[in-house]
Amino acid sequence: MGDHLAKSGNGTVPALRWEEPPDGPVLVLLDQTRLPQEEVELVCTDVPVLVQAIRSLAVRGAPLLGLAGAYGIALAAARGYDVEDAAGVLAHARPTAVNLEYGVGRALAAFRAAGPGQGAAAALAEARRLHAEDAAASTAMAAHGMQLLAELAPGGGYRMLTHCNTGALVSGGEGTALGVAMAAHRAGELRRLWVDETRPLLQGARLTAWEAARAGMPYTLLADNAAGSLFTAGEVDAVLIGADRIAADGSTANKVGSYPLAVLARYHRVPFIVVAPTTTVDLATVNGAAIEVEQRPGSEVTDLAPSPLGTQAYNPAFDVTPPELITAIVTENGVVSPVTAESLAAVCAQQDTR
Ligand SMILES: CSC[C@@H](O)[C@@H](O)C(=O)COP(=O)(O)O
Repeated sequence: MGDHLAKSGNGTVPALRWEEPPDGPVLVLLDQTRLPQEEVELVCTDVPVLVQAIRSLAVRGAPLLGLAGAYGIALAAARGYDVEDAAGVLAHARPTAVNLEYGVGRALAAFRAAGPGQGAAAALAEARRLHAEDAAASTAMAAHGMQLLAELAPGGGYRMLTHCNTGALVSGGEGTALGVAMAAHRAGELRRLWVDETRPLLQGARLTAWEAARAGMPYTLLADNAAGSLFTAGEVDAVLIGADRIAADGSTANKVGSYPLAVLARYHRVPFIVVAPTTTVDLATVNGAAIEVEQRPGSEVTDLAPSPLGTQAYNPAFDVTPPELITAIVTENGVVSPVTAESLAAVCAQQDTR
């Protein structure tokens, strides 16, 4: 992938953008594997480079994977690939985030529906539409999330605990859970953002801390296993996380380590809030047991320390939190609480209720 790297200029690069230089269209990604040390762009000139970027987590996080999938179809079409083949590979580059197959599906449907010679333009237009919708969803989720926090933790000055990375790096807008924290920060209502480091790939320590620092948020990093003592000390008003796939019953797959936080939150009577667009809800998956959890190479765990040669590691990328541990799911259409199959289906069927 080294051939495709290009240094960014001023640090204001978006997580993903489409460009059309004279030698053909490209999808430009901010390489998240290199943050926070370096802001380096990864220029995807073809589908295999994009697939590898998805697998290596250079581009990651559910909503952004949706955009990558949609633009990937546009890239495949513009570069003369077999679009149906490309769709199959892209949609399954990672299995858990439903947004990836959703984004691929949206652009593919537009490609198929277009007239002769119009497929590439139609796929690109659909990717851009999804991009704009995702930005709008971020704004709406932040507003709904702020309203919910005001109800659940009256008095403001929130101390929020978050896991993984759910900000502008994973979205066309300001993100999901971190988008709500950003809104609270702008309103002067964020007393403290507790950031789980999120082992083993450290999306919290590397990426959320990077975003929080750039935004001037009051944040503190903690080792994932320090969360218990934080709850015991009464330092958490709410836990806010994103989601990779929400099953029809509300079971929520998110970065591994989310479920233990939900258990802790319930024990300590702290709201546990999932913030996710309805594009992350998969009504075709009946419950949590039916969600495929990506298993990542053990080396991601053993190489951290590193462990003795030959050590085996258990490395699921996600875990699943059952609906009964989730206080609320915040979507762009409104808040689901209590979390039931009926209320989730209803919010997916409606428009923004603000
Ligand atoms: C809005 S992002 C929600 C999730 O996608 C996020 O919390 C997460 O688990 C991402 O996992 P990753 O493996 O880094 O792609």
